[in-house]
Amino acid sequence: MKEILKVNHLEVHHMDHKVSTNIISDISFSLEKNRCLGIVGESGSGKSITCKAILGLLDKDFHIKGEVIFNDIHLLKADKRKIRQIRGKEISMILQNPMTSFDPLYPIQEQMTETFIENLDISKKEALGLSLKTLENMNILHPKDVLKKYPHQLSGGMLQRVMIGTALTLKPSIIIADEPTTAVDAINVAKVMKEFSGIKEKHNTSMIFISHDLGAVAKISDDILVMKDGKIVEKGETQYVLRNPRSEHTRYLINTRKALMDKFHQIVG
Ligand SMILES: Nc1ncnc2c1ncn2[C@@H]1O[C@H](COP(=O)(O)OP(=O)(O)OP(=O)(O)O)[C@@H](O)[C@H]1O
Repeated sequence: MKEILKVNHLEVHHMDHKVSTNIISDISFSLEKNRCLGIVGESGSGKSITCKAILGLLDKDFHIKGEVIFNDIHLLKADKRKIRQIRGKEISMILQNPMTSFDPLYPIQEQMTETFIENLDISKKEALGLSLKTLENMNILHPKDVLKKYPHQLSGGMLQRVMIGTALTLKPSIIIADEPTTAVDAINVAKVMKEFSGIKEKHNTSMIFISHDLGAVAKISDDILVMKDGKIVEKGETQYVLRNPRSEHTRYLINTRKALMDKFHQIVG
């Protein structure tokens, strides 16, 4: 199968007043075309930093070593303009908190049309039509009204679905979703997760899905990477790894999840 993204020996150090702290140690993995790679690990294990390093989103206090290759382009060596182009159109990132991804001062419509005009080189009228179509495709009710709303007038779940829809309309080769249900209320988590499952089935998109929730990663990913303390402790096909965990930490995550579910079933009855 063809690799669309390859990460070789990635290392990240954080520099603070000449004191260097190792955050990511020598990690290597690849994302196959049209597959979903789940990255799971506890808080602080280095999931977000890994993805931000790949996309050149870390500030200059972070020193990055290694290779990141997307479609034969060395991302860590590419110039800023090229990286920005790739980030907009080729690799879309869906962040933990959609509220911080939207500008509170502008209605959704303006933010969506601006994104489409910038990345798809289309007219304002076309961008407006595409914004409406995007919300319709996401089965969002009253899309015309939603477009006129400001971010604070929509729920976290709704904003996250707007963000997923916007990312999909750009038809990126890769979507990176970093804990996309963190700011979503419980009722909407299932809806947002359904959208992510749909991406795999309906779109020609490869995906990296980051979560501390092994259950969510198990549901959605084809391949899995388990992280602990900035290192990969296990990787492989999700179903295989979950049935035959080799690393003690993977076993710990599976058992913790199982204990949580048992407790839940005990309470619910
Ligand atoms: N801006 C920063 N400056 C210094 N260290 C940082 C910074 N951001 C993250 N770190 C450190 O890098 C390590 C990895 O953090 P990271 O955010 O990647 O973890 P994570 O697995 O994504 O956790 P979470 O699920 O909580 O987002 C942590 O030890 C964290 O303290």
